[in-house]
Amino acid sequence: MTVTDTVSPSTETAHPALELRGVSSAYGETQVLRDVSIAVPPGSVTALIGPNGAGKTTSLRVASGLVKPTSGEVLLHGQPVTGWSPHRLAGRGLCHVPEGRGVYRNLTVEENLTMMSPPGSVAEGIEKATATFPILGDRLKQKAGTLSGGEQQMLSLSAAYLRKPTIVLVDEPSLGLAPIIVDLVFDFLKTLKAEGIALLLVDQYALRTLSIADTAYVLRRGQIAYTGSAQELLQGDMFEQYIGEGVS
Ligand SMILES: Nc1ncnc2c1ncn2[C@@H]1O[C@H](COP(=O)(O)OP(=O)(O)OP(=O)(O)O)[C@@H](O)[C@H]1O
Repeated sequence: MTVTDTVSPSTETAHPALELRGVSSAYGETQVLRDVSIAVPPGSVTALIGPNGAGKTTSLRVASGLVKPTSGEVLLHGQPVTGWSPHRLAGRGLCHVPEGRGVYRNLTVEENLTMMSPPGSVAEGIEKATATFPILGDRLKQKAGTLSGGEQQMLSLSAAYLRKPTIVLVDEPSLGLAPIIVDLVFDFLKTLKAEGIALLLVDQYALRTLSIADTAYVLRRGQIAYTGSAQELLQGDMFEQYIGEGVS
């Protein structure tokens, strides 16, 4: 089969927006993922939960082309894209919002938003981002590195809107943020879902993440321990078994 950069609308809906199929991955000699399979249905939220070091970030990095799997496949809307560069995947509608604020610190807010906007729709992009996060409108001429953590996260998340993706990978968007900003971040994620964008979400707040998710995966030591409904995982026994007590 010839792999092209275009897919028909029927292909877009018939397959998962994103799929990791039997993916294994390593950093040098250290095996991190073992036979991981994750499917993100179009227009829905998929939660990836698990303890520190389980391999959640690595799974997202494999999906966005930053880490090459040692075996297994990555598919975007049913198309094999294993080994594609992050840039090429971005051009096909995949947006990765990495942990730790994916912004250019030495560029202004306006310049960051300009880079996130497709050519020809910069003004529209800036308007959309500032309508969603009004504080960014007051900071347009400020270097991104001088923003507060919450403001940087808002700027970083704006990419998920402006690049017009079909699938967004979001890694720990609430890390280090004040509760009121965490509320804003989750509201924004719900807006993305309402607009029909598929999300693969990793966040420290397991309960909150599951509450906006349709499907959930639990990763433990690089292997999938649970695949199923997010709502089922919220039930007492299941939650204790897979996630643990005292988790927020
Ligand atoms: N660049 C790297 N080089 C070597 N080992 C790495 C690298 N990045 C991550 N690891 C290791 O791979 C394992 C999985 O890390 P990963 O960041 O994917 O897990 P995680 O579930 O996202 O954890 P956390 O919640 O702590 O970010 C960990 O043992 C980590 O130390």
